[in-house]
Amino acid sequence: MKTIDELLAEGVAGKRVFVRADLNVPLAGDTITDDGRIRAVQPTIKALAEAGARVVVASHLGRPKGAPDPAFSLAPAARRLGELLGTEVAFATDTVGDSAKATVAGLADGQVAVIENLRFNAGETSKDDAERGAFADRLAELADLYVGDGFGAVHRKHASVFDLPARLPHAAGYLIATEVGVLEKLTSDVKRPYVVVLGGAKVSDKLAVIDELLGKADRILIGGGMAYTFLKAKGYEVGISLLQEDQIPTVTEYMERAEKNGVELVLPVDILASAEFPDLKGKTPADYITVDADAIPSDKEGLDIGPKTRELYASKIADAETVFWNGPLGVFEHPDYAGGTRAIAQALVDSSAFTVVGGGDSAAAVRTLGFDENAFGHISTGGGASLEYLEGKTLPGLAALED
Ligand SMILES: Nc1ncnc2c1ncn2[C@@H]1O[C@H](COP(=O)(O)OP(=O)(O)O)[C@@H](O)[C@H]1O
Ligand SMILES: O=C(OP(=O)(O)O)[C@H](O)COP(=O)(O)O
Repeated sequence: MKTIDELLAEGVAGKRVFVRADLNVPLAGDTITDDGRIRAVQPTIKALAEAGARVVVASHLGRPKGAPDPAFSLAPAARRLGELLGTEVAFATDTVGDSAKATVAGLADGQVAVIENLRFNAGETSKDDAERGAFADRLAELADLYVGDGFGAVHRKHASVFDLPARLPHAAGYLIATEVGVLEKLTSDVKRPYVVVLGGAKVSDKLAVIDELLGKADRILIGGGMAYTFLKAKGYEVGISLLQEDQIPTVTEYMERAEKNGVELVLPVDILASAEFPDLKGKTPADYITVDADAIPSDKEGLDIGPKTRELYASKIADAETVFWNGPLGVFEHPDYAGGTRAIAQALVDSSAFTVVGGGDSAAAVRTLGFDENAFGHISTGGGASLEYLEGKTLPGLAALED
């Protein structure tokens, strides 16, 4: 894989360089609640601009449905990028249309532009190679060189991640190099006990990862939205909690295999449950009850792990040598459901293990709950990406950067 330093040494002055970043930041309206992903790609953008490149930054944000949707505009991220760089950052209101072409054509050497959300175009995420390729062709018209630095999206076989680098001379940015360097350590010489904590809301993506982790981890602690498919598989009532019904046979097999392989697969023993999803804007106090995991009322949903589970999970982390954590344990965006996530973050900080936290929301949670980033071994910008890397999978966005 060519590094950005090699690309810089070859000379980028006057060249249009497409930087595929992951600026998928959490937003409340148009306010960015955590800018970690924008800060993480700074070194690459800065180095290219300082070397006289015309930098075209592209990213997805959220999961719009292949058409423009103002709720998912990258405009706030572009503004924040400008503040961080301390320079003006141009913004194109489309991705490959007239605005993008004019904005890129208007860049002087050393200037930076952000183009609108890649996922406003159906070709970006299409499963059809030709449709993705056609969109990649249009993206390729905007640039001379490609730098992949959106680590959080390297597990996606999307046009800007996978097809575009095949069309342009390419290199890996500083963020990807750092992320891969740290995660490599977790695949080659992992120190045991190796504990993996899994939570979050992208349940179907993450359940698949457990298959591989059952052969690698010593303990897997389950929380967040993914816990309820396991609890349901044990025959418990889960009310209106997040549930991946079609995955019940799979997780049943996971539980059996864990038992056979001597892997501790640990499930919540108590839950904070409510009849309604909390008010994340006004943050009005939530109305919830604490129940044992086998006693969730049928009209309620689980929104955080309870106090007994927090203690149990902390004890399972205390003697670990390595901990990988992806996915908040509850709806941490509301203070009444942040306790489980806070307890796990604290357990990582208190342990002497090498700790890696991965995922856009997990990293945001750690910072917004007031933890010092330096108290963790590594905070990865990618959740799904880091999990799939640890699984040993070939990630499309990394494979595409190979020479
Ligand atoms: N029990 C739950 N029910 C619904 N959503 C949950 C639950 N627990 C956590 N979440 C949500 O999961 C989201 C983060 O999930 P995900 O995107 O998978 O994590 P990451 O970005 O760290 O990989 C958060 O917005 C959080 O509110
Ligand atoms: O937020 C992201 O992943 P993550 O939640 O697994 O960290 C990335 O930006 C990828 O987004 P996607 O899961 O909508 O493809």
